[in-house]
Parts: sequence; structure tokens; C-alpha cells
Amino acid sequence: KYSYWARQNVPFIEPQFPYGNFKDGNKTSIADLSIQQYNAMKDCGSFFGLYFFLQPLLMITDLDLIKTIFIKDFNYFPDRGIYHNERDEPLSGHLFSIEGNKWRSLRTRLTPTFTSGKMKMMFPTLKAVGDNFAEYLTNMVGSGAEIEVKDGVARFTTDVIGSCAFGIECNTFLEPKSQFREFGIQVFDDPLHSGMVRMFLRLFPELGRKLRIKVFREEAAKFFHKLVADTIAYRETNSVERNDFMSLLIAMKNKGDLTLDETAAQSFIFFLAGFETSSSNQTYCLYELAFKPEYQEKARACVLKAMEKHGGLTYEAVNDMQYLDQCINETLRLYPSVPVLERKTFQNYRIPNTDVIIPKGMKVQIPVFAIQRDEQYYPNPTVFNPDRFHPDEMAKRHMCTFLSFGEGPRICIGLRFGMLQSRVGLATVLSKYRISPCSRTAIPLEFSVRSGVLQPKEGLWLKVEPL
Ligand code: HEM
Repeated sequence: KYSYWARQNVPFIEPQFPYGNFKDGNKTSIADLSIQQYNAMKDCGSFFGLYFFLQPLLMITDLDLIKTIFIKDFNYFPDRGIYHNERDEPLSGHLFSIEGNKWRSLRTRLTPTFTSGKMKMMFPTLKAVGDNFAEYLTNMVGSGAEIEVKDGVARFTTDVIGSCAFGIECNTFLEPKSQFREFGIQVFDDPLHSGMVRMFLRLFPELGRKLRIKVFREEAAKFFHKLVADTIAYRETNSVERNDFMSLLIAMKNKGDLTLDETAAQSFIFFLAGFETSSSNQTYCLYELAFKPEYQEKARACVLKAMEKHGGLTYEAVNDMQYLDQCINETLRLYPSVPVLERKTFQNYRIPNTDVIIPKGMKVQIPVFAIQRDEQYYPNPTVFNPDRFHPDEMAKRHMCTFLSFGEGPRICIGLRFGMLQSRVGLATVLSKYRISPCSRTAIPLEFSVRSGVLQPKEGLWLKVEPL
């Protein structure tokens, strides 16, 4: 098995039985592991071979080839190959995991849910949660205090997504132990399966489905499914209209475009995909700005100027904060939520200008974290510098040097909403408070090894003072 890449004449990293190149997978985060692999091999050509246990996979390092895989030859790489089991667990049949024509059709139907018009419509909900966040900070901070910002920001994003995706007012600032938040945290921090079972499902998804293995804990799945069913029933009985994802999904269900199970699965993925990503982005951004007072002042000045121009924290104001967007993008560069993107090959694919064929079913990996920290593209790559995302600087770089939202037809569908959420959360903090490191601030930041997304290992403490 381990002679596969040598036989294909493809450079590879020497594997170790039985882990292949993922021996340290339970001690090292995916981000750190991928950057070690990338740095060891990036000068060996446009791609190199790896083994996940006994399974060969290919890591792509050349930006043009990455672009081809994501966009031009998308038909060869339409799926992620993530384990899901719709028959036994309808909640796992969401947009992120489903494949083929089913994905294509659902993506087309869901895309109108995320237009800028729809974002504007949902803005008042975001703003109201932002106001709760500001009030919470005022109570917590007083005349200055050390606070765990990851927790505060997570409450903000939970409430936003809870409200927009499920239509429930789960004020977690007042009720931190709400079931909604507990189950949300559980899905990320306390997955149903051990690392061994997750490895098995990754290697043998068909067998996993035959054995009827599910992805989520029974009680969490039941909770979210019931929540959606109850919300739909309540809204239909009481003719409730709200400006949120849920009402858009209900309208699709009533047109016959979605079943109840599919509606529940989509609101569930909006919650999962929208809560952790945006919350980590804001946390990391505050962390970086705490260490860089000059950038913090510039970001604050940009926020206050836009608020003054547009009469407060309005939709127009948050869309007129270019420097804040630069800070958000620079944070996404340093801390992409998904450090390695994957695609599964749908049919045999000959890599352009080579004799190498990627066989049907093999996975290719795109090392987003490593590319975004490669000094060839970003000089002094570990230094936070929002000027890199000035439009003039961005225009000079290859489009695949920034892949924090993915690329091509499977790019993040919630990009606009994620950005909006980060802008509102950060503008709320920066417009009222000054942040700085304190004795409990982790230096350097370490990443969780348990999570598939790039989460800080521990809580993140910062000193927060009113302006
Ligand atoms: C800062 C915030 C966010 C980041 C960094 C982020 C990142 C990503 C990434 C990297 C992907 C994979 C793209 C690929 O494979 O090419 C993705 C997919 C996805 N995201 Fe996001 N996301 C964010 C916010 C959101 C929000 C707010 C929602 C929903 C409300 C959302 C829903 C989804 C869905 C449904 C997919 C799967 C799309 C598909 O396969 O068609 N994301 N996201």
C-alpha cells in the first residue's frame, strides 16, 4: 500500500505504519500538521502524496492547479467526501455534506437565501443582538476588567444564528446555560465518536452507512429536529412572519422544494457553520488588535466615522467600514476556520501537463492555513498587518492565496452573512471599549487538537476598558 506514490512517480512524505502521515493527529492540530507537511514538500513540485492510514491522498500546493480544481475542473471535484448518513440521521443531510445532483439542486434553491437584499432584511435582528452584547459588556466590564472574550463573542454569534436560523430568541447573555447553546457547544467540543471511530468513518463511509452509524448525539439531533418542527408549526398556526432564514426555508418547504427533514438539516448547518466560524474570527481579531494598539485605533476610527456618517450602527454603516474589513480578512488569513479544504475526485482526473492520474474516489487536500502563512505570498507571514488587505495589495496577489471561505461553486454560501456578523460584533466592541492583553492572555495562541475547525485551545482573556 505504501508504495503507491512511489509507483506513480509522485513525491511523497515517508509514511509510518499504521498512521501513514497522520501519526501526530491526536497531539497536533490539523493546522500545525498541514503546515509541517507543506513546508517539507512545497519545493518538490505542484503536489505531493500523503497517506491517511493506508489511504493515499494528494496535497496540492500550486496555486494555478488549485484554481483549476476548484473552478475550471469542478466537475471532477464536486464533493467533499464527508461522512453523512441521511437514511438513519436526516440531520446529517445538509448542504455541507451532501453530494452530486442532490447538492447541486439544493445549492441552487438555497442561494437566493443569501443575497444582499436578504442580508439587509435580517440586519435589524443582528443589530438587536449586538445591543444585548453591548449591554452585557457594560455590566461585565464596569470601569475596566479582564474578561474571557471567546465566551462573550460566542454568545453573540449563538444568539444571532439562533434567531436567524431557528427563529428563537435565546438570549444567552442572560441565560448562558440555554439548551440551545449547550447542544451547539457539544457538537464541536464533545463529538459523539472517538478519534478512532471518526477515522474509521473517514476511511470506510459506505461500511459506516451499512452499519447505520450516525454522526450526532441522539439527544442533540432530537433537540434540533423538534425545534424546527415546533417553530414551523407555531409560525404556521399563528401566521407569524419574521425576517430570517427560517421563514425563507419555510417558504421553500411550502412550495414543495424542501421536506421537513431537509428544512431541519439546513437550519442546523446554518447554525453549525455560522456560529463557530464567525465567533472564532471575532475572537482572533480582538486578540490581534489587543497587541497592536495602532491598528486598533485605526479600526475604531473607521467604525466611529462610518457610524457618524450613517447615523449609528446601521446596515449602511457596517458596509462602509473598509479598514475593519481589512482587519477581518487579515484575521481570516492568519486563522482560517477550515485549515485544510478537501475535495473527492468524482472520476479519474489527469493532472494537466503531467502523466499523473488522480483516481476516482481519492481525496485531494488544499492546505489553506499553510498557503496563507507562506512568506512567498505574505512577507513576515505570522505578523498581523491589515494593510495586506488594502484593495491595491489584494489585486497584486493570486486569488488562491486567500481561501478562508473556499472557492468555486462550493464556496461558503454564508460568506456575506459571516462577514456581516463579524462586522457588527467587532464594531459593537470597538466603538465602546479599548482592549489590551492582560496577565491571563495566552502567548502564543495554541490551537485545539480535538476540533476540525481552527479553535483556540483555551479561553481567551483580554483587558476591556470603556473608552
Ligand atoms: C467568518 C465566517 C465563515 C467562514 C470563515 C466560513 C468558511 C467556510 C468554508 C471554508 C467553507 C468550505 C468552502 C469550500 O469547501 O470551498 C464553508 C462552507 C459552507 N458554509 Fe461557511 N463560513 C462562514 C460563515 C458561514 C455562515 C454564517 C453560514 C450560514 C449561515 C455558513 C454556511 C456554510 C455552508 C452551508 C457551507 C457549505 C456550502 C456548500 O457545500 O455548498 N458559513 N464555509
